Amino acid sequence: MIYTVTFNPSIDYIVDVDHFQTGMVNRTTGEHVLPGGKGINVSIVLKNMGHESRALGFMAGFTGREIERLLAASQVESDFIDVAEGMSRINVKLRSDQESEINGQGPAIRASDIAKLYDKLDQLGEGDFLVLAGSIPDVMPASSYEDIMARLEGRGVHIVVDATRDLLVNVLKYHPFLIKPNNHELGEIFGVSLSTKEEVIPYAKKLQEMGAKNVMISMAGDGGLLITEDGQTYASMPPKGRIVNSVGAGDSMVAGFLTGYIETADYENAFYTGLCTGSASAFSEELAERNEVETLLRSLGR
Ligand SMILES: Nc1ncnc2c1ncn2[C@@H]1O[C@H](COP(=O)(O)OP(=O)(O)OP(=O)(O)O)[C@@H](O)[C@H]1O
Ligand SMILES: O=P(O)(O)OC[C@@]1(O)O[C@H](CO)[C@@H](O)[C@@H]1O
Repeated sequence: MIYTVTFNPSIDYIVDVDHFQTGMVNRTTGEHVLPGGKGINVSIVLKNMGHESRALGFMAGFTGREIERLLAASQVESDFIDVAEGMSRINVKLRSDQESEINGQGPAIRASDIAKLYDKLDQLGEGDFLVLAGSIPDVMPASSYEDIMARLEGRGVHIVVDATRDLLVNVLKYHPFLIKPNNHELGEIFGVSLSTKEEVIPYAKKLQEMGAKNVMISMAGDGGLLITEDGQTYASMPPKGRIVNSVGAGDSMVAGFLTGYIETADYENAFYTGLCTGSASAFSEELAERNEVETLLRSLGR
């Protein structure tokens, strides 16, 4: 079974504003409400690709209930812990001349809520996949990803981590199955700026030397690359298309990778499926659908 953890799920409120101006009343020309949070996006795309998963994490209030409702409507299984105070956040994604995002803080999470999540994670075992994705809210220990990985060590769970800076570096000693920073996040870790694949590869290899089994780096419109545990490097530009909504492209890439890996146990296939799933999401209003991914794979001769 595949499990995803989203500590801080969201309602993503995506608004289009023509020529947004600060300090003025702006009116939207389009609005979309979607369930969000990185692990949740992975679960939705897995479903679209034909794979069941269970979305875990914390929710609260009317927004939390709406997230659960939206997931159920998409037939995505969820098992969130309902925390007593506050409300799940609403993240505003503003599409105008530039794309801007305002991500909320989320509800208070108590130690007893975290203990309930650990009880659920204790059920995982050999052959399960666990995706830990997104920021850790301030109300939780910054070591939460590390703590989960330490607890599950030696149980044969394939753990995928999509996180930034110290959160990512600190889990490497537990040998995650896959990590997926983008090239900017990779550069931040080492205090350098990385734009080309030639620049990225040596730093991606450093993360592997530090413990990650497989390292996939996303590079938005420049595609991405994968360094595998068996010493292969795959790199590609993305398929061609028109950008519509890039929110969740990275999460989709993770879901696409897992789909390819689970279906074929072949890293090259997993990489290209991940790449095209990221692009399929970026090229559509909502997250990628399988037929869109397959069309893009064919356009790359795959
Ligand atoms: N402009 C684009 N054109 C084509 N494909 C894209 C574009 N932007 C994203 N993608 C696809 O999606 C993948 C992931 O994108 P990106 O590198 O932006 O991830 P990310 O930074 O984790 O994104 P996010 O945090 O928004 O989910 C890319 O590797 C690429 O395959
Ligand atoms: O605040 P975080 O947890 O870092 O990111 C949350 C978020 O921006 O990530 C997803 C896209 O990847 C969105 O659905 C969601 O709003």
